[in-house]
Amino acid sequence: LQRHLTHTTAAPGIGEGPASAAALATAPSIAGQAQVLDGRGVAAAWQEELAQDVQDVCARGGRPPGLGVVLVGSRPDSLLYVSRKREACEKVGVFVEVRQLSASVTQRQLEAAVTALCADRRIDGVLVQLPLPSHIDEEAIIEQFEPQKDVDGFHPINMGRILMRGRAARFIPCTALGVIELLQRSGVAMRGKSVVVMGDSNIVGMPLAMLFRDAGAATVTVLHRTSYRELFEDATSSERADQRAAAEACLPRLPGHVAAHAAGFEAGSSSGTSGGSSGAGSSEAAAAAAAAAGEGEDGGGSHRFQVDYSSTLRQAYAQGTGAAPAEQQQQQQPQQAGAGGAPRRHHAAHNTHGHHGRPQQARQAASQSPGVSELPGITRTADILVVAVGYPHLVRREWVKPGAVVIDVGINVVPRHGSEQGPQPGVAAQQQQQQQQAAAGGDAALQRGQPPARQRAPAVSDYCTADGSSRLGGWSEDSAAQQPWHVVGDVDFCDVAPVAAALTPVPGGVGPMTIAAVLHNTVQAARFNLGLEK
Ligand SMILES: Nc1nc2c(c(=O)[nH]1)N[C@@H](CN(C=O)c1ccc(C(=O)N[C@@H](CCC(=O)O)C(=O)O)cc1)CN2
Repeated sequence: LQRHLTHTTAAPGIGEGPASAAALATAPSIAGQAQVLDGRGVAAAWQEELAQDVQDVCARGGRPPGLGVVLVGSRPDSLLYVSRKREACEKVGVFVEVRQLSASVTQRQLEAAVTALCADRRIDGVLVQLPLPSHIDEEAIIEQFEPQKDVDGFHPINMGRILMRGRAARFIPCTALGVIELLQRSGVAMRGKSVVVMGDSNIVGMPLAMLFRDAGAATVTVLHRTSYRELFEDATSSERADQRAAAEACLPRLPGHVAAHAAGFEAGSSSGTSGGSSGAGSSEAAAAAAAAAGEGEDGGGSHRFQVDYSSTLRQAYAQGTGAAPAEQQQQQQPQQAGAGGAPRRHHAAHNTHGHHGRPQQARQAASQSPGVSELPGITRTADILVVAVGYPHLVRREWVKPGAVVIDVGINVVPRHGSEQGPQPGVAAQQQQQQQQAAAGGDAALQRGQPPARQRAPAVSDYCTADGSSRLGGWSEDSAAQQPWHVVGDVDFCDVAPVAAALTPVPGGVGPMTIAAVLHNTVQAARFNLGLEK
């Protein structure tokens, strides 16, 4: 792990005495409120260092590091992430080649594309953007990679090295590496801590568990997906049909160029077989809509455009109006006082995820389910809690030990308060594109209402009002706040902030770190390939 961590100074840990001096100098804090772990800012600093590393590789190896990306289909989320990877590469001077293939690509065609990129002498690392359509055998694709080019670190050889204490992993999966790097750079001590990781995925939960072990955590608890499966289980098939219909109804409102534009693809510009752009109503756009409903060619797995949270919880959200009875909250969380020492009232009227009121009923519904009701008892043992479940605003303050550090890996697209419209993943992607442009300083109008970008680290008050509601159009949302949909994490940031020592926002937390980690792994791959290992 040390080999991969680029920031290993032993700063005083957050949650154990004085917080990191650097962090305190840059992050204005409200008494009793958490430090915001600013993934965007930290990733930007990391990328600057990586740009230096790229220069070094160029100077010593005679060519820049190269990344090959295979993108299958036109899922708006995948288009967006590939676009971010491409832009990050271009920014730091990494050569990047993106091959976009049709959603109907065969296994053999996809394998051929991976093989071709692996054989390209300009390319040191290759990745296939996930998820893949359900007709593709994802495992076979991953296993077909040359391990030394597997910059995602998903190949069993690379995964196995992470598992085995003392073996140096060649590549660490990017989200997991991004999380650890964010903690390190923010001065969060891991040694001796109790860590709970919600989510057992190959790409996040399991590698992270091993990385926390390597970082000296005293205990690492991984919550298996079956412990929260019920959250995703009770949508009836007719509800799924409704979701699908709602998603399909969005198609005419999805400008055909949006998804392609989001990734910077022009029709015919990519070297893949589909030519990149897909029009509204095309099979790929339909697939994206089906995916939004949790069905179709991308399979029924949970992902960010899937609006399939359980009917119980959705009903509760929809009806929810009440604050939790104070005595019940006190019983549930006797020591979890709000900022002023009094039990904090749950905000009833306003929240960012588009449901009226907030979810006392939702919590009750979840609590009635055996399994989920037991989770807060486990998550409250964590000094560091990582949530990678894919369920919007699941984790609230009663799940969090006071003074804990909370890392939110979830990315969920949910309706805004009052929005009647169905899911519009293209709009979400477009919104992110606008945010990127604004962050890059490209459009002054888009920056209106934002605090001066990057002049100071974000604080909780940038995201939440004094009464604990989310700020629409706040730090992370900028001018796209008018969109009927927005991105939230698995953690209810404003509810948790008063009890946590530090936490990540969504967007702007782990996501940007994932992108920086791709660059890190690509530079590493170039060093290996060119014999420049440090
Ligand atoms: N081959 C891979 N596929 C996928 C990976 C991966 O590591 N390798 N991870 C995710 C997607 N992903 C990178 O690929 C990724 C996800 C999210 C973000 C991000 O910056 N998110 C934003 C907010 C969300 C948004 O803008 O829509 C943020 O958190 O600020 C970057 C990369 C699955 N597939």
